[in-house]
Amino acid sequence: MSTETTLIEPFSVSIDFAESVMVDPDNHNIRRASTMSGYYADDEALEQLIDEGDDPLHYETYEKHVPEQYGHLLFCISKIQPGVVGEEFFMTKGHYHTIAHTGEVYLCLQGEGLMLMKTSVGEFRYERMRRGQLVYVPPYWAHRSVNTGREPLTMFCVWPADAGHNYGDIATEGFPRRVLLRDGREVIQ
Ligand SMILES: O=P(O)(O)OC[C@H]1O[C@H](O)[C@H](O)[C@@H](O)[C@@H]1O
Ligand SMILES: [Fe+2]
Repeated sequence: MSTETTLIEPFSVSIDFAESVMVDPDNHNIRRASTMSGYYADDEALEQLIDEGDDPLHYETYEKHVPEQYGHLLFCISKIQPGVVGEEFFMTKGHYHTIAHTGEVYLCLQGEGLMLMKTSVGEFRYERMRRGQLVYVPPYWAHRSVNTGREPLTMFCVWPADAGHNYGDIATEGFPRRVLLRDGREVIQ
């Protein structure tokens, strides 16, 4: 592991709380429904959403560039659209960090949802997110956010800049539990 940490100039960023967006990001990453192939239980429902909805926006992130090195911090605004695929609420793919012993902080700015967390040996936990709630994701826990509300779920996230993303077993095994809308109610199954 390199421990070189580049000296850069301080800077500041505006966040528009009304719109829950970063005003002048370096990266605006968009994930459309088609990038979620294989992540939901109901593949057919996802295909239908892609075809009928013209591959709609699923979630997006706004980031500033900082060196991806030990000592620096990456941060972003992450915004997940409301909706369901079949009966499963819209969610992120979820990831471990490549450097597994790194954590992350998520502060919910808007909407409501759940942060699902699991370890590589199958432990599972979740925390609720609503405006003003901060979730601490400790090192070693994979994390996936789920929008269980009717408006976008928006979060501000901070994590070590050298941590990296590891989708590992999530692409094949998913998380131990899924979050569903059944008879108008949230079910964690
Ligand atoms: O990469 P995913 O698991 O799909 O999650 C999407 C994004 O969610 C959050 O905003 C994290 O801070 C990002 O690091 C991550 O890329
Ligand atoms: Fe992360």
